[in-house]
Amino acid sequence: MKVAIVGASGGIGQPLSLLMKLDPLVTELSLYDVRSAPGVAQDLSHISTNSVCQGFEKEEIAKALQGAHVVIVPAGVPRKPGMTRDDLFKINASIVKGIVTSMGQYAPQARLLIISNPVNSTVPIAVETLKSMGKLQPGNVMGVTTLDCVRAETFLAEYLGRDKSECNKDVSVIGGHSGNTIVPVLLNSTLREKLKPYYQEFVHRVQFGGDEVVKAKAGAGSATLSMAFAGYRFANSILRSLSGEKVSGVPTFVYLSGINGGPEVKSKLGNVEYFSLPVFLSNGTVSKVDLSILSSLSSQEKELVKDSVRQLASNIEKGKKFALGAKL
Ligand SMILES: NC(=O)c1ccc[n+]([C@@H]2O[C@H](COP(=O)([O-])OP(=O)(O)OC[C@H]3O[C@@H](n4cnc5c(N)ncnc54)[C@H](O)[C@@H]3O)[C@@H](O)[C@H]2O)c1
Ligand SMILES: O=C(O)C[C@H](O)C(=O)O
Repeated sequence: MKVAIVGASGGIGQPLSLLMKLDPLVTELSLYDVRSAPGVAQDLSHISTNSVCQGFEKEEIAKALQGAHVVIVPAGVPRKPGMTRDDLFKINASIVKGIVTSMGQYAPQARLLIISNPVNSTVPIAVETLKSMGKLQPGNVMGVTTLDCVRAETFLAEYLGRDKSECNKDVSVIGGHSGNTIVPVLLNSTLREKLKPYYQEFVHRVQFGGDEVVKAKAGAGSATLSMAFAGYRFANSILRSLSGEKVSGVPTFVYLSGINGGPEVKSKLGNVEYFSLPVFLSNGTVSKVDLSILSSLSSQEKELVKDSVRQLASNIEKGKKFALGAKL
């Protein structure tokens, strides 16, 4: 399978490209960036895994994207201390719109995995851009929220002294990808009791884990290595699904109304158009959103969901308006 990474020379792009080069499901790895991608690709091409790796830059995006099954987008600027993800909108909205327009032209069939922030707005930008080109397949557009899951698993394991590799069965994360829009959900009621003394702290760390990294990097960017791990984990789910495996339970930020919106979503989440929920994948595409997680929320989690839905509405609207031509 051909995987293209757009923004491949960056802090996330390089380690993510390395992990994709190691994945036996990838036969062709295509790296694009406005700068330096041919060098990164040359370096990776000496690794003795069977995939072919090529790099493209500047005006070569068509060659990079053509025939891609999966396009992963970590292009754009990262935060500095004191900034919110929404502060990145001014620069990243145009970058994402440009890349998605190229994708609509050269790889409209590809699964699009968006890492660029603010995810709560960049995914609506991608959906509206493809819609306006007549190229939208709603299940193909996915915002990557896996880092929130990875953090929730890590922090939960640390609070409870459990095995980190087992914690993906204990916790999931739904909602959006910024501050209070991020909602960790415990999947096992006995864990709720055990976590009680640390619950507020746990929720805060999951919601603001990105800020911990931005602060520690002190102006040198945001999470890159943990994001590359998370991006790889999510992309690998898509590749496994594309190769015929049944994959489900993987959360991603999607265009609900385009997939299985309708009365059940409305009764549980109101009118919110986008939300991260565990999904069912079929042939690498979101075939259905799994709403069952919303039926067993604790009262605290229900409150967190209400807050998330409230805040997401303006992030989504901002992305939609921009895609439809509003000035920045
Ligand atoms: N979804 C998440 O969980 C998550 C996690 C971490 C970071 N991020 C976001 O990912 C983005 C990238 O972060 P980073 O640390 O890798 O930044 P970075 O600055 O290190 O890398 C970004 C790369 O994008 C490239 N780029 C810029 N415009 C481009 C374009 N039009 N086409 C192709 N490439 C382009 C740059 O040249 C650079 O190499 C940021 O917006 C950041 O906020 C998201
Ligand atoms: O915090 C950021 O700006 C980057 C990313 O969204 C994260 O969660 O680490």
